[in-house]
Amino acid sequence: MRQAVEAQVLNPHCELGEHGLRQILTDVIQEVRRSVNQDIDGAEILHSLLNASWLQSLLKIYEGLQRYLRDSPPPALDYASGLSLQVTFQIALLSAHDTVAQKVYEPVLPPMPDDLPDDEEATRIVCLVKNKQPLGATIKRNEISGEIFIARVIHGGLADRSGLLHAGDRIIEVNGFPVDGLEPEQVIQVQARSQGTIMFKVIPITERPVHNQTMLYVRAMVDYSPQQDPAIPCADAGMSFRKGEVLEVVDQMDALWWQAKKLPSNTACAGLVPSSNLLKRKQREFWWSQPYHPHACVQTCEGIHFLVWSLKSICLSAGFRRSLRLCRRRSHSTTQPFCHTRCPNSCSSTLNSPYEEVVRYQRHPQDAQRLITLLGPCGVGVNELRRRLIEMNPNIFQGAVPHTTRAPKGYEESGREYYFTSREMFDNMVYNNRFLDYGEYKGNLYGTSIESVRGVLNSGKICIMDIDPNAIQAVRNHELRAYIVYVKPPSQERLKETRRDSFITTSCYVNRPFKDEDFQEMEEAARKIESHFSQFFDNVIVNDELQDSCIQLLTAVRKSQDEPQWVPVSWIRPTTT
Ligand SMILES: Nc1ncnc2c1ncn2[C@@H]1O[C@H](COP(=O)(O)OP(=O)(O)OP(=O)(O)O)[C@@H](O)[C@H]1O
Repeated sequence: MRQAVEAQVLNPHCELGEHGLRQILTDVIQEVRRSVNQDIDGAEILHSLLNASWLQSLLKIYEGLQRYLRDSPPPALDYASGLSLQVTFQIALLSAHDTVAQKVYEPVLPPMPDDLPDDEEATRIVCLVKNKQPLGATIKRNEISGEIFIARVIHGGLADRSGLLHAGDRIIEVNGFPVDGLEPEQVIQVQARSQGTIMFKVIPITERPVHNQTMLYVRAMVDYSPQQDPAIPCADAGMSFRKGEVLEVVDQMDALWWQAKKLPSNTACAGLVPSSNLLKRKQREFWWSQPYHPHACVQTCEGIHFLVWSLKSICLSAGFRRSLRLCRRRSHSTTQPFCHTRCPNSCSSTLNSPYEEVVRYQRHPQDAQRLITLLGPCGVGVNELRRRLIEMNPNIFQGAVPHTTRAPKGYEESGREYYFTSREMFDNMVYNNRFLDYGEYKGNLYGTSIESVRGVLNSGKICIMDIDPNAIQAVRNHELRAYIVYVKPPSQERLKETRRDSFITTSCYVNRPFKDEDFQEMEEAARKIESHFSQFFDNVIVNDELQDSCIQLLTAVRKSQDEPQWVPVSWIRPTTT
Protein backbone atom coordinates (compact mmCIF):
# COMPACT_ATOMS: atom_id res chain seq x y z
CA MET A 1 0.00 0.00 0.00
CA ARG A 2 2.72 2.42 1.00
CA GLN A 3 4.51 1.78 -2.27
CA ALA A 4 1.29 2.52 -4.06
CA VAL A 5 0.84 5.81 -2.23
CA GLU A 6 4.40 6.79 -2.92
CA ALA A 7 4.20 5.91 -6.55
CA GLN A 8 1.16 8.08 -6.84
CA VAL A 9 2.71 11.08 -5.11
CA LEU A 10 6.04 10.82 -6.87
CA ASN A 11 4.57 10.52 -10.30
CA PRO A 12 5.21 13.97 -11.86
CA HIS A 13 2.14 13.59 -14.05
CA CYS A 14 -0.21 12.68 -11.27
CA GLU A 15 -2.85 15.24 -10.62
CA LEU A 16 -3.40 15.91 -6.99
CA GLY A 17 -6.78 17.45 -7.03
CA GLU A 18 -9.09 17.67 -4.06
CA HIS A 19 -9.93 13.98 -4.46
CA GLY A 20 -6.24 12.90 -4.82
CA LEU A 21 -5.23 14.45 -1.51
CA ARG A 22 -8.25 12.99 0.25
CA GLN A 23 -7.29 9.57 -1.08
CA ILE A 24 -3.72 9.93 0.21
CA LEU A 25 -4.96 10.87 3.67
CA THR A 26 -7.34 7.90 3.68
CA ASP A 27 -4.43 5.66 2.73
CA VAL A 28 -2.31 7.14 5.57
CA ILE A 29 -5.06 6.48 8.12
CA GLN A 30 -5.45 2.91 6.89
CA GLU A 31 -1.68 2.37 7.12
CA VAL A 32 -1.61 3.67 10.67
CA ARG A 33 -4.61 1.52 11.60
CA ARG A 34 -2.93 -1.61 10.17
CA SER A 35 0.27 -0.86 12.08
CA VAL A 36 -1.75 -0.46 15.31
CA ASN A 37 -3.57 -3.74 14.62
CA GLN A 38 -0.23 -5.48 14.10
CA ASP A 39 0.82 -4.05 17.47
CA ILE A 40 3.78 -2.21 16.05
CA ASP A 41 5.40 0.22 18.41
CA GLY A 42 3.91 3.77 18.21
CA ALA A 43 7.26 5.49 18.05
CA GLU A 44 8.30 3.18 15.27
CA ILE A 45 5.14 4.02 13.37
CA LEU A 46 5.69 7.72 13.84
CA HIS A 47 9.29 7.39 12.76
CA SER A 48 8.54 5.48 9.60
CA LEU A 49 5.63 7.81 8.86
CA LEU A 50 7.70 10.94 9.16
CA ASN A 51 10.46 9.37 7.11
CA ALA A 52 8.16 8.23 4.36
CA SER A 53 9.22 9.71 1.06
CA TRP A 54 5.60 10.26 -0.01
CA LEU A 55 5.00 12.43 3.07
CA GLN A 56 8.13 14.38 2.19
CA SER A 57 6.79 14.77 -1.31
CA LEU A 58 3.43 15.92 0.00
CA LEU A 59 5.13 18.55 2.11
CA LYS A 60 7.18 19.64 -0.88
CA ILE A 61 4.00 20.06 -2.86
CA TYR A 62 2.45 22.02 -0.03
CA GLU A 63 5.48 24.30 0.11
CA GLY A 64 5.39 24.65 -3.63
CA LEU A 65 1.73 25.64 -3.56
CA GLN A 66 2.39 28.15 -0.78
CA ARG A 67 5.17 29.68 -2.86
CA TYR A 68 2.85 29.94 -5.87
CA LEU A 69 0.27 31.64 -3.72
CA ARG A 70 2.85 34.13 -2.47
CA ASP A 71 4.48 34.87 -5.85
CA SER A 72 1.23 34.66 -7.85
CA PRO A 73 3.12 33.87 -11.11
CA PRO A 74 1.69 35.08 -14.45
CA PRO A 75 -0.29 32.60 -16.57
CA ALA A 76 1.66 30.69 -19.25
CA LEU A 77 -0.42 32.50 -21.93
CA ASP A 78 -1.97 35.95 -21.64
CA TYR A 79 -5.09 34.73 -23.26
CA ALA A 80 -5.26 31.38 -21.50
CA SER A 81 -8.61 32.03 -19.83
CA GLY A 82 -10.12 33.40 -23.05
CA LEU A 83 -8.73 30.41 -24.91
CA SER A 84 -10.23 27.99 -22.46
CA LEU A 85 -13.58 29.76 -22.85
CA GLN A 86 -13.31 29.47 -26.61
CA VAL A 87 -12.47 25.82 -26.40
CA THR A 88 -15.44 25.27 -24.10
CA PHE A 89 -17.66 27.10 -26.59
CA GLN A 90 -16.34 25.04 -29.51
CA ILE A 91 -16.92 21.83 -27.62
CA ALA A 92 -20.47 22.92 -26.79
CA LEU A 93 -20.99 23.75 -30.48
CA LEU A 94 -19.68 20.40 -31.64
CA SER A 95 -21.82 18.64 -29.11
CA ALA A 96 -24.92 20.61 -30.28
CA HIS A 97 -24.00 19.75 -33.89
CA ASP A 98 -23.77 16.06 -33.05
CA THR A 99 -27.12 16.15 -31.28
CA VAL A 100 -28.78 17.85 -34.28
CA ALA A 101 -27.00 15.63 -36.82
CA GLN A 102 -28.21 12.51 -35.11
CA LYS A 103 -31.85 13.57 -35.18
CA VAL A 104 -34.08 12.48 -38.07
CA TYR A 105 -35.82 15.40 -39.71
CA GLU A 106 -37.09 13.65 -42.81
CA PRO A 107 -40.78 14.24 -43.32
CA VAL A 108 -43.02 11.30 -42.91
CA LEU A 109 -44.26 10.70 -46.42
CA PRO A 110 -47.50 8.89 -47.13
CA PRO A 111 -47.20 5.27 -48.29
CA MET A 112 -46.85 4.59 -52.00
CA PRO A 113 -50.22 4.08 -53.66
CA ASP A 114 -51.14 0.45 -54.32
CA ASP A 115 -52.56 1.04 -57.77
CA LEU A 116 -49.30 1.90 -59.49
CA PRO A 117 -49.52 1.12 -63.18
CA ASP A 118 -47.60 -1.85 -64.55
CA ASP A 119 -45.56 0.46 -66.69
CA GLU A 120 -43.84 1.73 -63.58
CA GLU A 121 -40.87 3.18 -65.44
CA ALA A 122 -43.01 5.78 -67.15
CA THR A 123 -44.57 7.18 -63.96
CA ARG A 124 -42.93 9.09 -61.17
CA ILE A 125 -44.46 9.86 -57.79
CA VAL A 126 -43.15 13.10 -56.40
CA CYS A 127 -43.93 14.07 -52.83
CA LEU A 128 -43.01 17.57 -51.74
CA VAL A 129 -43.38 19.04 -48.27
CA LYS A 130 -45.35 22.26 -48.42
CA ASN A 131 -43.84 25.25 -46.73
CA LYS A 132 -44.58 28.95 -47.04
CA GLN A 133 -42.81 29.14 -50.37
CA PRO A 134 -44.68 28.72 -53.63
CA LEU A 135 -44.04 25.54 -55.60
CA GLY A 136 -41.95 27.44 -58.12
CA ALA A 137 -43.44 25.84 -61.23
CA THR A 138 -46.14 26.87 -63.69
CA ILE A 139 -48.49 24.51 -65.50
CA LYS A 140 -50.25 24.59 -68.85
CA ARG A 141 -52.98 22.56 -70.56
CA ASN A 142 -52.81 21.01 -73.99
CA GLU A 143 -55.99 22.44 -75.48
CA ILE A 144 -56.54 19.44 -77.76
CA SER A 145 -55.81 16.52 -75.42
CA GLY A 146 -56.68 18.31 -72.16
CA GLU A 147 -53.45 16.99 -70.63
CA ILE A 148 -51.73 19.07 -67.97
CA PHE A 149 -48.00 19.74 -68.25
CA ILE A 150 -45.40 21.55 -66.22
CA ALA A 151 -44.77 24.64 -68.33
CA ARG A 152 -41.66 25.86 -66.56
CA VAL A 153 -39.75 25.35 -63.35
CA ILE A 154 -38.56 28.55 -61.71
CA HIS A 155 -34.82 28.61 -60.97
CA GLY A 156 -34.06 28.28 -57.28
CA GLY A 157 -37.71 27.56 -56.40
CA LEU A 158 -38.99 24.57 -54.42
CA ALA A 159 -39.61 22.35 -57.47
CA ASP A 160 -36.22 23.21 -58.95
CA ARG A 161 -34.38 22.46 -55.73
CA SER A 162 -36.16 19.11 -55.41
CA GLY A 163 -34.74 18.16 -58.82
CA LEU A 164 -37.80 15.96 -59.34
CA LEU A 165 -40.05 18.11 -61.53
CA HIS A 166 -39.07 19.42 -64.95
CA ALA A 167 -40.61 21.53 -67.67
CA GLY A 168 -42.49 19.17 -70.00
CA ASP A 169 -43.37 16.57 -67.33
CA ARG A 170 -47.02 15.53 -67.68
CA ILE A 171 -49.02 15.68 -64.45
CA ILE A 172 -51.52 12.86 -64.12
CA GLU A 173 -52.65 13.28 -60.52
CA VAL A 174 -52.30 15.77 -57.70
CA ASN A 175 -52.89 14.25 -54.26
CA GLY A 176 -54.69 11.33 -55.89
CA PHE A 177 -56.95 13.59 -58.00
CA PRO A 178 -56.76 12.90 -61.75
CA VAL A 179 -56.12 16.24 -63.42
CA ASP A 180 -56.57 15.43 -67.13
CA GLY A 181 -59.14 17.78 -68.65
CA LEU A 182 -59.06 20.24 -65.74
CA GLU A 183 -58.30 23.91 -66.22
CA PRO A 184 -54.87 24.93 -64.85
CA GLU A 185 -56.66 27.09 -62.24
CA GLN A 186 -58.56 24.02 -60.99
CA VAL A 187 -55.31 22.08 -60.68
CA ILE A 188 -53.86 24.93 -58.66
CA GLN A 189 -56.91 24.81 -56.36
CA VAL A 190 -56.41 21.08 -55.78
CA GLN A 191 -52.81 21.77 -54.97
CA ALA A 192 -53.69 24.69 -52.68
CA ARG A 193 -56.10 22.50 -50.64
CA SER A 194 -53.39 19.99 -49.69
CA GLN A 195 -51.93 20.12 -46.20
CA GLY A 196 -48.38 19.22 -45.19
CA THR A 197 -47.26 17.26 -48.22
CA ILE A 198 -48.30 17.39 -51.81
CA MET A 199 -48.07 14.38 -54.10
CA PHE A 200 -47.75 14.56 -57.86
CA LYS A 201 -48.01 11.59 -60.16
CA VAL A 202 -46.14 12.59 -63.31
CA ILE A 203 -44.96 11.10 -66.55
CA PRO A 204 -41.47 12.55 -66.89
CA ILE A 205 -40.50 14.20 -70.16
CA THR A 206 -38.32 11.82 -72.13
CA GLU A 207 -35.88 14.29 -73.65
CA ARG A 208 -35.04 17.19 -71.42
CA PRO A 209 -33.62 20.23 -73.22
CA VAL A 210 -29.92 20.76 -72.54
CA HIS A 211 -29.10 23.85 -70.50
CA ASN A 212 -25.99 25.29 -72.04
CA GLN A 213 -26.77 28.96 -71.80
CA THR A 214 -24.29 31.53 -70.66
CA MET A 215 -25.26 34.02 -68.00
CA LEU A 216 -26.59 37.32 -69.28
CA TYR A 217 -26.62 40.59 -67.36
CA VAL A 218 -28.85 43.40 -68.52
CA ARG A 219 -29.86 46.87 -67.41
CA ALA A 220 -33.59 47.46 -67.68
CA MET A 221 -34.47 50.43 -69.85
CA VAL A 222 -38.16 50.31 -68.93
CA ASP A 223 -40.30 49.68 -65.85
CA TYR A 224 -42.17 46.40 -65.65
CA SER A 225 -44.90 45.20 -63.34
CA PRO A 226 -46.14 41.58 -63.74
CA GLN A 227 -49.28 42.34 -61.73
CA GLN A 228 -50.41 44.72 -64.46
CA ASP A 229 -49.44 42.48 -67.36
CA PRO A 230 -52.34 40.27 -68.49
CA ALA A 231 -50.05 38.43 -70.91
CA ILE A 232 -47.76 36.92 -68.27
CA PRO A 233 -48.34 33.16 -67.84
CA CYS A 234 -48.35 33.48 -64.05
CA ALA A 235 -48.27 36.89 -62.37
CA ASP A 236 -47.20 35.43 -59.02
CA ALA A 237 -44.10 33.98 -60.66
CA GLY A 238 -43.31 37.34 -62.30
CA MET A 239 -40.70 39.81 -61.15
CA SER A 240 -41.17 43.56 -61.29
CA PHE A 241 -38.28 45.85 -62.10
CA ARG A 242 -37.57 49.54 -62.50
CA LYS A 243 -35.55 51.04 -65.28
CA GLY A 244 -31.88 51.29 -64.42
CA GLU A 245 -31.93 48.10 -62.35
CA VAL A 246 -29.48 45.35 -63.31
CA LEU A 247 -30.94 41.88 -63.88
CA GLU A 248 -29.14 38.57 -64.00
CA VAL A 249 -30.94 36.51 -66.64
CA VAL A 250 -30.61 32.88 -65.56
CA ASP A 251 -32.82 31.27 -68.21
CA GLN A 252 -33.56 32.30 -71.80
CA MET A 253 -34.89 28.92 -72.95
CA ASP A 254 -38.31 30.38 -73.63
CA ALA A 255 -38.36 32.88 -76.48
CA LEU A 256 -41.02 34.96 -74.72
CA TRP A 257 -40.42 34.67 -70.99
CA TRP A 258 -37.03 34.75 -69.39
CA GLN A 259 -36.16 34.00 -65.79
CA ALA A 260 -34.09 36.58 -63.96
CA LYS A 261 -32.93 37.87 -60.59
CA LYS A 262 -32.48 41.47 -59.60
CA LEU A 263 -28.95 42.46 -58.56
CA PRO A 264 -27.74 42.69 -55.89
CA SER A 265 -29.75 39.57 -55.20
CA ASN A 266 -30.61 38.23 -51.79
CA THR A 267 -32.98 35.58 -53.05
CA ALA A 268 -32.22 32.21 -54.56
CA CYS A 269 -35.45 32.19 -56.52
CA ALA A 270 -35.69 33.79 -59.98
CA GLY A 271 -38.78 35.47 -61.42
CA LEU A 272 -40.41 35.61 -64.85
CA VAL A 273 -39.66 38.65 -66.99
CA PRO A 274 -40.56 39.34 -70.62
CA SER A 275 -37.79 38.49 -73.07
CA SER A 276 -36.15 41.29 -75.01
CA ASN A 277 -38.05 40.32 -78.16
CA LEU A 278 -41.37 40.23 -76.37
CA LEU A 279 -40.84 43.67 -74.85
CA LYS A 280 -39.74 45.07 -78.21
CA ARG A 281 -42.83 43.60 -79.86
CA LYS A 282 -45.07 45.19 -77.25
CA GLN A 283 -43.28 48.50 -77.67
CA ARG A 284 -43.89 48.38 -81.41
CA GLU A 285 -47.56 47.44 -81.01
CA PHE A 286 -47.98 50.26 -78.55
CA TRP A 287 -46.15 52.70 -80.81
CA TRP A 288 -48.40 52.02 -83.79
CA SER A 289 -51.55 52.17 -81.72
CA GLN A 290 -50.73 55.67 -80.44
CA PRO A 291 -51.26 59.04 -82.12
CA TYR A 292 -47.96 60.74 -83.02
CA HIS A 293 -46.19 62.23 -80.00
CA PRO A 294 -43.40 64.61 -80.81
CA HIS A 295 -42.06 64.43 -77.26
CA ALA A 296 -40.78 61.71 -75.04
CA CYS A 297 -43.42 59.98 -73.00
CA VAL A 298 -43.82 57.21 -70.53
CA GLN A 299 -46.92 55.21 -71.19
CA THR A 300 -48.61 52.16 -69.87
CA CYS A 301 -49.42 49.38 -72.25
CA GLU A 302 -51.08 46.24 -70.89
CA GLY A 303 -49.52 47.11 -67.59
CA ILE A 304 -46.02 47.36 -68.98
CA HIS A 305 -44.54 50.81 -68.70
CA PHE A 306 -42.68 51.67 -71.81
CA LEU A 307 -40.38 54.46 -72.51
CA VAL A 308 -40.91 55.61 -76.03
CA TRP A 309 -39.28 58.66 -77.46
CA SER A 310 -38.15 60.10 -80.70
CA LEU A 311 -34.59 61.19 -81.24
CA LYS A 312 -33.87 64.89 -81.06
CA SER A 313 -37.45 65.41 -80.03
CA ILE A 314 -36.95 66.97 -76.65
CA CYS A 315 -34.55 69.44 -75.27
CA LEU A 316 -34.57 69.70 -71.50
CA SER A 317 -32.40 72.42 -70.08
CA ALA A 318 -29.29 71.69 -68.11
CA GLY A 319 -26.38 73.90 -69.04
CA PHE A 320 -22.68 74.46 -68.88
CA ARG A 321 -21.43 77.79 -70.26
CA ARG A 322 -24.00 80.47 -69.58
CA SER A 323 -24.60 81.26 -73.24
CA LEU A 324 -25.24 77.67 -74.14
CA ARG A 325 -27.47 77.30 -71.09
CA LEU A 326 -29.48 80.26 -72.34
CA CYS A 327 -29.67 78.66 -75.76
CA ARG A 328 -30.97 75.49 -74.21
CA ARG A 329 -33.52 77.38 -72.19
CA ARG A 330 -34.79 79.09 -75.28
CA SER A 331 -35.00 75.84 -77.19
CA HIS A 332 -37.01 74.38 -74.32
CA SER A 333 -39.59 77.11 -74.60
CA THR A 334 -39.98 76.95 -78.36
CA THR A 335 -41.30 74.27 -80.64
CA GLN A 336 -38.20 74.35 -82.84
CA PRO A 337 -35.26 72.68 -81.12
CA PHE A 338 -32.18 74.85 -81.04
CA CYS A 339 -29.74 72.51 -79.44
CA HIS A 340 -28.61 69.19 -80.82
CA THR A 341 -26.61 66.26 -79.70
CA ARG A 342 -24.20 64.03 -81.52
CA CYS A 343 -25.75 60.61 -81.75
CA PRO A 344 -23.89 57.74 -83.37
CA ASN A 345 -25.83 55.37 -85.60
CA SER A 346 -26.03 52.71 -82.89
CA CYS A 347 -27.80 55.20 -80.68
CA SER A 348 -31.32 54.52 -81.90
CA SER A 349 -30.96 50.80 -81.34
CA THR A 350 -29.84 51.41 -77.75
CA LEU A 351 -32.75 53.74 -77.18
CA ASN A 352 -35.25 51.26 -78.49
CA SER A 353 -33.87 48.24 -76.71
CA PRO A 354 -35.74 47.42 -73.51
CA TYR A 355 -32.67 45.74 -72.06
CA GLU A 356 -29.07 46.85 -72.39
CA GLU A 357 -26.52 44.09 -71.98
CA VAL A 358 -23.99 45.04 -69.31
CA VAL A 359 -20.78 43.69 -67.81
CA ARG A 360 -18.91 44.40 -64.61
CA TYR A 361 -16.10 46.78 -65.44
CA GLN A 362 -13.18 47.83 -63.29
CA ARG A 363 -11.04 50.55 -64.80
CA HIS A 364 -7.42 49.48 -65.15
CA PRO A 365 -5.06 52.05 -63.56
CA GLN A 366 -3.42 52.50 -66.97
CA ASP A 367 -6.73 53.16 -68.77
CA ALA A 368 -7.80 56.76 -69.39
CA GLN A 369 -9.99 58.25 -66.68
CA ARG A 370 -13.71 58.02 -67.27
CA LEU A 371 -15.51 61.19 -68.31
CA ILE A 372 -17.62 62.57 -65.46
CA THR A 373 -20.85 64.12 -66.66
CA LEU A 374 -23.26 66.10 -64.53
CA LEU A 375 -26.83 66.80 -65.50
CA GLY A 376 -29.85 68.25 -63.81
CA PRO A 377 -32.61 70.81 -64.21
CA CYS A 378 -31.77 74.49 -64.73
CA GLY A 379 -30.55 76.26 -61.61
CA VAL A 380 -30.11 73.10 -59.54
CA GLY A 381 -26.39 73.74 -59.13
CA VAL A 382 -24.71 71.59 -61.78
CA ASN A 383 -22.28 74.39 -62.68
CA GLU A 384 -21.59 75.32 -59.09
CA LEU A 385 -20.62 71.73 -58.27
CA ARG A 386 -18.50 71.36 -61.39
CA ARG A 387 -16.73 74.66 -60.71
CA ARG A 388 -16.04 73.78 -57.07
CA LEU A 389 -14.66 70.36 -57.96
CA ILE A 390 -12.21 71.84 -60.46
CA GLU A 391 -11.27 74.64 -58.06
CA MET A 392 -10.63 72.12 -55.31
CA ASN A 393 -8.01 70.29 -57.34
CA PRO A 394 -7.19 71.72 -60.77
CA ASN A 395 -4.34 69.22 -61.15
CA ILE A 396 -6.83 66.37 -61.19
CA PHE A 397 -10.05 67.84 -62.59
CA GLN A 398 -10.57 69.94 -65.70
CA GLY A 399 -13.47 71.07 -67.85
CA ALA A 400 -13.62 70.76 -71.64
CA VAL A 401 -13.28 74.09 -73.45
CA PRO A 402 -16.28 74.69 -75.75
CA HIS A 403 -16.29 76.19 -79.25
CA THR A 404 -18.21 79.33 -80.19
CA THR A 405 -18.75 81.46 -83.26
CA ARG A 406 -19.18 84.64 -81.23
CA ALA A 407 -16.42 87.23 -81.16
CA PRO A 408 -14.05 87.08 -78.18
CA LYS A 409 -14.40 89.69 -75.46
CA GLY A 410 -11.39 91.74 -74.46
CA TYR A 411 -10.19 89.48 -71.64
CA GLU A 412 -10.95 86.17 -73.39
CA GLU A 413 -8.32 83.96 -74.93
CA SER A 414 -8.97 81.28 -77.52
CA GLY A 415 -8.52 77.85 -75.92
CA ARG A 416 -9.14 79.16 -72.39
CA GLU A 417 -12.78 80.33 -72.15
CA TYR A 418 -13.74 79.14 -75.66
CA TYR A 419 -12.25 78.06 -78.93
CA PHE A 420 -13.31 80.99 -81.10
CA THR A 421 -14.09 79.74 -84.56
CA SER A 422 -15.81 80.79 -87.79
CA ARG A 423 -19.36 79.74 -88.55
CA GLU A 424 -18.10 77.86 -91.59
CA MET A 425 -15.68 75.87 -89.48
CA PHE A 426 -18.35 75.26 -86.87
CA ASP A 427 -20.82 73.99 -89.52
CA ASN A 428 -18.12 71.73 -90.82
CA MET A 429 -17.59 70.24 -87.37
CA VAL A 430 -21.33 69.74 -87.01
CA TYR A 431 -21.42 68.04 -90.40
CA ASN A 432 -18.61 65.72 -89.33
CA ASN A 433 -20.36 64.82 -86.08
CA ARG A 434 -17.61 66.28 -83.93
CA PHE A 435 -19.81 67.92 -81.29
CA LEU A 436 -21.17 66.06 -78.30
CA ASP A 437 -23.81 68.79 -78.17
CA TYR A 438 -24.22 72.21 -79.69
CA GLY A 439 -26.77 75.00 -79.99
CA GLU A 440 -27.46 78.53 -81.13
CA TYR A 441 -28.07 81.59 -78.99
CA LYS A 442 -28.54 85.16 -80.18
CA GLY A 443 -27.21 84.21 -83.60
CA ASN A 444 -24.05 82.57 -82.28
CA LEU A 445 -23.26 78.88 -82.15
CA TYR A 446 -21.84 77.10 -79.09
CA GLY A 447 -20.77 73.49 -78.71
CA THR A 448 -18.47 71.03 -76.91
CA SER A 449 -16.38 68.96 -79.27
CA ILE A 450 -15.34 65.42 -78.68
CA GLU A 451 -11.73 66.47 -79.35
CA SER A 452 -11.90 68.97 -76.52
CA VAL A 453 -12.99 66.25 -74.09
CA ARG A 454 -10.44 63.83 -75.53
CA GLY A 455 -7.69 66.42 -74.98
CA VAL A 456 -8.44 66.56 -71.24
CA LEU A 457 -8.65 62.79 -70.92
CA ASN A 458 -5.40 62.27 -72.83
CA SER A 459 -3.64 64.66 -70.45
CA GLY A 460 -4.41 62.15 -67.67
CA LYS A 461 -6.89 64.45 -65.92
CA ILE A 462 -10.49 63.71 -65.09
CA CYS A 463 -12.76 65.65 -67.43
CA ILE A 464 -15.85 67.09 -65.71
CA MET A 465 -18.57 68.17 -68.04
CA ASP A 466 -22.19 69.13 -67.66
CA ILE A 467 -24.43 67.88 -70.39
CA ASP A 468 -27.92 68.21 -71.71
CA PRO A 469 -29.88 64.97 -71.10
CA ASN A 470 -30.09 64.53 -74.87
CA ALA A 471 -26.31 64.20 -75.02
CA ILE A 472 -26.32 61.13 -72.76
CA GLN A 473 -26.14 58.72 -75.68
CA ALA A 474 -23.28 60.65 -77.24
CA VAL A 475 -21.07 60.30 -74.17
CA ARG A 476 -22.00 56.73 -73.30
CA ASN A 477 -19.49 55.04 -75.54
CA HIS A 478 -16.40 52.87 -75.55
CA GLU A 479 -14.02 55.83 -75.68
CA LEU A 480 -15.46 58.22 -73.09
CA ARG A 481 -17.09 55.63 -70.79
CA ALA A 482 -19.07 58.44 -69.20
CA TYR A 483 -20.13 58.17 -65.58
CA ILE A 484 -23.41 60.00 -65.30
CA VAL A 485 -24.21 61.92 -62.14
CA TYR A 486 -27.70 63.29 -61.86
CA VAL A 487 -28.00 66.40 -59.67
CA LYS A 488 -31.47 66.37 -58.14
CA PRO A 489 -33.14 69.29 -56.40
CA PRO A 490 -34.15 68.82 -52.76
CA SER A 491 -37.71 69.57 -51.61
CA GLN A 492 -39.26 72.99 -52.32
CA GLU A 493 -38.88 73.91 -48.63
CA ARG A 494 -35.18 73.10 -48.65
CA LEU A 495 -34.69 74.95 -51.95
CA LYS A 496 -36.25 78.06 -50.40
CA GLU A 497 -34.03 77.76 -47.34
CA THR A 498 -30.73 76.98 -49.08
CA ARG A 499 -31.05 79.28 -52.12
CA ARG A 500 -31.80 82.49 -50.18
CA ASP A 501 -28.52 84.10 -51.27
CA SER A 502 -28.23 82.36 -54.64
CA PHE A 503 -28.93 83.66 -58.12
CA ILE A 504 -30.48 82.13 -61.17
CA THR A 505 -29.87 83.00 -64.79
CA THR A 506 -33.02 82.95 -66.88
CA SER A 507 -33.70 83.71 -70.54
CA CYS A 508 -34.51 87.31 -69.54
CA TYR A 509 -32.23 87.97 -66.56
CA VAL A 510 -28.70 87.16 -65.67
CA ASN A 511 -28.22 86.46 -61.96
CA ARG A 512 -31.49 87.43 -60.30
CA PRO A 513 -32.63 86.02 -56.96
CA PHE A 514 -34.63 82.76 -57.08
CA LYS A 515 -38.43 83.00 -57.02
CA ASP A 516 -40.95 80.35 -56.00
CA GLU A 517 -41.82 79.77 -59.68
CA ASP A 518 -38.16 78.88 -60.36
CA PHE A 519 -38.30 76.17 -57.73
CA GLN A 520 -41.56 74.83 -59.15
CA GLU A 521 -40.09 74.82 -62.66
CA MET A 522 -36.99 73.09 -61.35
CA GLU A 523 -39.10 70.39 -59.71
CA GLU A 524 -41.14 69.87 -62.88
CA ALA A 525 -38.02 69.69 -65.07
CA ALA A 526 -36.43 67.25 -62.60
CA ARG A 527 -39.49 65.02 -62.78
CA LYS A 528 -39.28 64.96 -66.59
CA ILE A 529 -35.56 64.25 -66.67
CA GLU A 530 -35.95 61.43 -64.15
CA SER A 531 -38.88 59.82 -65.94
CA HIS A 532 -37.06 59.86 -69.28
CA PHE A 533 -33.45 59.27 -68.39
CA SER A 534 -33.11 57.71 -64.93
CA GLN A 535 -32.01 54.37 -66.42
CA PHE A 536 -28.74 56.02 -67.42
CA PHE A 537 -27.90 57.53 -64.02
CA ASP A 538 -24.86 56.01 -62.36
CA ASN A 539 -25.21 58.22 -59.33
CA VAL A 540 -27.78 60.64 -57.90
CA ILE A 541 -26.83 63.57 -55.69
CA VAL A 542 -29.56 65.59 -53.99
CA ASN A 543 -28.09 69.10 -53.96
CA ASP A 544 -29.28 70.26 -50.58
CA GLU A 545 -26.33 71.54 -48.54
CA LEU A 546 -23.63 72.57 -51.00
CA GLN A 547 -20.78 71.29 -48.84
CA ASP A 548 -22.37 67.84 -48.52
CA SER A 549 -23.04 67.71 -52.25
CA CYS A 550 -19.38 68.47 -53.01
CA ILE A 551 -18.29 65.61 -50.76
CA GLN A 552 -20.84 63.28 -52.38
CA LEU A 553 -19.58 64.29 -55.81
CA LEU A 554 -15.97 63.61 -54.84
CA THR A 555 -16.99 60.18 -53.52
CA ALA A 556 -18.91 59.46 -56.72
CA VAL A 557 -15.92 60.42 -58.86
CA ARG A 558 -13.62 58.17 -56.83
CA LYS A 559 -16.11 55.32 -57.15
CA SER A 560 -16.37 55.79 -60.90
CA GLN A 561 -12.63 55.47 -61.39
CA ASP A 562 -11.71 52.91 -58.74
CA GLU A 563 -14.67 50.60 -58.14
CA PRO A 564 -16.26 48.01 -60.43
CA GLN A 565 -19.36 49.25 -62.23
CA TRP A 566 -21.94 47.77 -64.57
CA VAL A 567 -21.27 49.22 -68.02
CA PRO A 568 -22.69 48.45 -71.48
CA VAL A 569 -21.07 45.34 -72.92
CA SER A 570 -20.30 47.28 -76.13
CA TRP A 571 -17.74 49.36 -74.21
CA ILE A 572 -15.71 46.25 -73.46
CA ARG A 573 -16.43 44.26 -76.63
CA PRO A 574 -17.06 46.96 -79.24
CA THR A 575 -19.21 45.73 -82.11
CA THR A 576 -17.74 46.08 -85.57
CA THR A 577 -20.28 47.74 -87.82
N1 LIG B 1 -26.65 73.60 -52.65
C1 LIG B 1 -26.75 74.90 -52.92
N2 LIG B 1 -27.10 75.73 -51.95
C2 LIG B 1 -27.22 77.06 -52.21
N3 LIG B 1 -27.00 77.61 -53.41
C3 LIG B 1 -26.65 76.80 -54.41
C4 LIG B 1 -26.51 75.41 -54.23
N4 LIG B 1 -26.16 74.87 -55.41
C5 LIG B 1 -26.08 75.87 -56.29
N5 LIG B 1 -26.38 77.04 -55.70
C6 LIG B 1 -26.45 78.36 -56.33
O1 LIG B 1 -27.55 78.33 -57.21
C7 LIG B 1 -27.30 79.16 -58.32
C8 LIG B 1 -27.48 78.35 -59.59
O2 LIG B 1 -26.48 77.36 -59.65
P1 LIG B 1 -25.81 76.92 -61.01
O3 LIG B 1 -25.48 78.10 -61.86
O4 LIG B 1 -24.72 75.99 -60.69
O5 LIG B 1 -27.03 76.17 -61.66
P2 LIG B 1 -27.03 75.21 -62.91
O6 LIG B 1 -27.55 73.93 -62.47
O7 LIG B 1 -25.72 75.24 -63.57
O8 LIG B 1 -28.16 75.86 -63.79
P3 LIG B 1 -28.01 76.82 -65.01
O9 LIG B 1 -27.57 75.97 -66.13
O10 LIG B 1 -29.37 77.35 -65.17
O11 LIG B 1 -27.02 77.84 -64.60
C9 LIG B 1 -25.90 79.69 -58.16
O12 LIG B 1 -26.00 80.97 -57.56
C10 LIG B 1 -25.27 78.71 -57.18
O13 LIG B 1 -24.24 79.32 -56.44
